[in-house]
Amino acid sequence: MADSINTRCDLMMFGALGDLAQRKLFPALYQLERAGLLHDGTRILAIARNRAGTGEVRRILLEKLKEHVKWHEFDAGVAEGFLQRVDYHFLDFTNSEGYRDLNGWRTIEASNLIVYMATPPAMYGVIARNLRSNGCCDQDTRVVVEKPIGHDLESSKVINDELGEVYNENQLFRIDHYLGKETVQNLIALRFANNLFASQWDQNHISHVEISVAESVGIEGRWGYFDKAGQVRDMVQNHLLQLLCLIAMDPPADLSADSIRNEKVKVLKALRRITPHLMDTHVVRGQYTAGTSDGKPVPGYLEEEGAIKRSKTETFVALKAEIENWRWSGVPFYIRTGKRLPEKLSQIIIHFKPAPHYIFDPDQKHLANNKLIIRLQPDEGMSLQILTKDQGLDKGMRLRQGPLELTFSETFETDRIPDAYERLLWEIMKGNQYLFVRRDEVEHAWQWVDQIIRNWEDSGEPPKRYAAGTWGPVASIAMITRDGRSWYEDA
Ligand SMILES: NC(=O)C1=CN([C@@H]2O[C@H](COP(=O)(O)OP(=O)(O)OC[C@H]3O[C@@H](n4cnc5c(N)ncnc54)[C@H](OP(=O)(O)O)[C@@H]3O)[C@@H](O)[C@H]2O)C=CC1
Ligand SMILES: O=C1O[C@H](COP(=O)(O)O)[C@@H](O)[C@H](O)[C@H]1O
Repeated sequence: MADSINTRCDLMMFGALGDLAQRKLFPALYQLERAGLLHDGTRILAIARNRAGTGEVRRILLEKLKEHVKWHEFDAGVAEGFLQRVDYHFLDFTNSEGYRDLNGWRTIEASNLIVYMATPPAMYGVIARNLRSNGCCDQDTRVVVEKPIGHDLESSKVINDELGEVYNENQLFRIDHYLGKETVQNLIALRFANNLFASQWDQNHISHVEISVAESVGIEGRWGYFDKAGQVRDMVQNHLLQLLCLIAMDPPADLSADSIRNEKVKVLKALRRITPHLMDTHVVRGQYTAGTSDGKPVPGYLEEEGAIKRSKTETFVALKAEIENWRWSGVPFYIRTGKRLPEKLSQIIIHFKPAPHYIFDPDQKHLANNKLIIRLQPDEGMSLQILTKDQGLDKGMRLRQGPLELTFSETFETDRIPDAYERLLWEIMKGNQYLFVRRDEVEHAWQWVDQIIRNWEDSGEPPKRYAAGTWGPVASIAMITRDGRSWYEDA
């Protein structure tokens, strides 16, 4: 059943003139307007510390919409109507008195209010306390916070405690934008709507799993943030582990937020800890040097704008994760993610075990395992590699591998795939938490990556170098080759 028009809600956007709000959130809200999904009465309060009036802020937002919405999806009339919903409030988030006027702006009760904190995480507790002390929210107000929740387990607990002092867990919508991607939600449909796969999804039938999230971009002017984070905190702690959970979790009893989250947490708890003696075989970290991107020369990480020359921050990581439970015992999950790789590509490859008894040409034995390739982005879809007889009288029983192909845009004739933030904002408006991350998920994920980061810090070893435009350090190829396997692109 298609979603119907949302119930009315008001939205306060803290950090409305920041990068995330301008690049992602307002364009997503515009798309909801374009799709007719915003309730007529819904109002948006942009909150920031730029001295400006509503008219000026609407003009800024219009320019940014033109910049960030695809030209063929931009409709001046829709944008105009959308911006009429927006008011502006000047506020330093630390100034408690400045919150008083917020109640005057609200047109409906606080239980239908959404507070979006598109701000540095250090502001979450401050904003929460100030909203409470000024009576701007109640026990039903929905509160949205961005990743990263903290820098490690300890700091994430501080942030979660601060939020927890004011809000209940069922009010908190912690964003991991990968969960808003249609193809990521499709993992649930793929696994639990197709019994064909459900019965094959374990160590009896799967030899190993690859998860690759590659980006061709570098740091994009975010060196200051990124250098304190690195690829493990920026991508593995959240997006990659969420993908791993969705692939590895047991079937949830239903689609409710807690049923799904409970299963994800079980996976995180079962991850084998990567102790110092496993670092050489289970972890490779890299940092890009000068190279090429899209055929053009690009600088290395240490030569990027704002860079400090001696940084040891990783821009690439490859990991061998193991899940210690009945379903996945002995099935490694090879994970890799990095900046300045040859292309933007996120995909998951399920490698099935070969048939128990092989009767074909021994020279072709290497072909004999099926693969399910799930393309998250771009070219969204999936392909099941199966073996067939090669056609022709002269071919005997020679085998060929070929795809059963499902490309979403072609098969379903979808004209556009919504951006992750469109889905997430829409779910927040409806009050559905299943695409948002619960506190214990965040903390178990930190616990697992903290140990890896601690091991690096203790060893003092620098990251391995790789040239921009390549698939990371050669050590990441060696990591998987040692197990007699290869990354899919290298096969
Ligand atoms: N940008 C992105 O692509 C992504 C961002 N995130 C997360 O989203 C959040 C927002 O990110 P981003 O937009 O890049 O961050 P910004 O650094 O651009 O900060 C957001 C806004 O918060 C404002 N702000 C900070 N402190 C105060 C204050 N005391 N009073 C009033 N305004 C204040 C900033 O104002 P000013 O400009 O005046 O400092 C800025 O406009 C962060 O938690 C980030 O980690 C997550 C994923 C991707
Ligand atoms: O959260 C983040 O994600 C982006 C990658 O997101 P995608 O949707 O473009 O795949 C990454 O570039 C950024 O460093 C990170 O903070």
